[in-house]
Order: sequence, then C-alpha cells, then structure tokens
Amino acid sequence: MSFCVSRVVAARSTPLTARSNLLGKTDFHPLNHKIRLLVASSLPLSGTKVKTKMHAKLTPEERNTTLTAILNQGWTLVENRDAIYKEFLFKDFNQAFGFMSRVALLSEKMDHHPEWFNVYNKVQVTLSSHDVSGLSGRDLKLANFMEDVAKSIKP
Ligand SMILES: C[C@H](O)[C@H](O)[C@H]1CNC2=NC(N)=NC(=O)C2=N1
Repeated sequence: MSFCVSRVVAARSTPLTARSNLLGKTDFHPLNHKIRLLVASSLPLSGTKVKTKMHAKLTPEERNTTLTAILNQGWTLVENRDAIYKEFLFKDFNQAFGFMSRVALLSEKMDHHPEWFNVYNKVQVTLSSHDVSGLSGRDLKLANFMEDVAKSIKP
C-alpha cells in the first residue's frame, strides 16, 4: 500500500477547484484515495496556527545555550518571573521609534509581542511568553532580532 505524501500536502494547500488534479486521477485507487483523504483531513488548513517547539517553554538545554548567549548581549533575567529584560538607548526619539516600528512588524507577524516602555530615546523591553508563563523560543527569536535591529540603527 502506498500513497504520495507530497501530493496530499499539495492537495491540502491547494484551492478545492484545483485539488481534483492533485488527488491522482491517473493512479486512482479507492484505498489510496481514502488514505489520502484521511491524511489530508488531519493536516492543518492554511492559516491555522500550529504549536511548535517555539511555543514550548525553554528546555534546560536551551537555557544553557541560546538563553545564555542572549544574556551575554546585555539581557538580564527578571526577578521572580521567567522573563528577560533589556534597556536600549538610542540617539533620539526618531531612532527609538524606528527600532520599535521594525520590531513591531516582526512581533505582529509572529503573533508574539514585547512588553515595552518608551520615553524619548529609551526603550525598556521585557520578553516572556504569556501562554506558557515563561520563556520560549519566540522570546529568544525576538531578542536576537532586536539585537540585529539595534546594531543596524547604531552600529
Ligand atoms: C491571541 C493572541 O494570539 C495571543 O494573545 C498572543 C499575542 N501575543 C503574545 N505575546 C506574548 N509575549 N505572549 C503570548 O502568549 C502572546 N499571545
């Protein structure tokens, strides 16, 4: 018994009208067809949020590696909370707001948002994942992105 996973995946992400072509008119077999439909129905629809490793709380291993790396970039652990904090200082409000704007675009794309405070040239950031009540890979991704953006603004 065999079926083509790539076709199933393609079938799932393709509009209904085009699916019939992908579902294998050439090698149609009722059993294969049933299996394809079963697998396709268990795949997420496009736009569905999938919980990945990025959503889980950091493992001890990740804390020793990726978290330690970001702590070496000036981030600190927040007291009594599984979160990280950093204060970014820029030349003026224009730079600070430019930084926030660029970070906001990624945050929105990731559906992961910083807790932050801005006054003039200062941006204070706390990162934590509210849904898991602690640090996840999303916080590290965002923190690393903030580092890159800050460096590009004030090299
Ligand atoms: C409904 C929405 O997807 C959630 O509230 C998102 C939004 N942004 C978020 N940001 C952060 N930092 N943690 C979350 O758990 C979180 N959840």
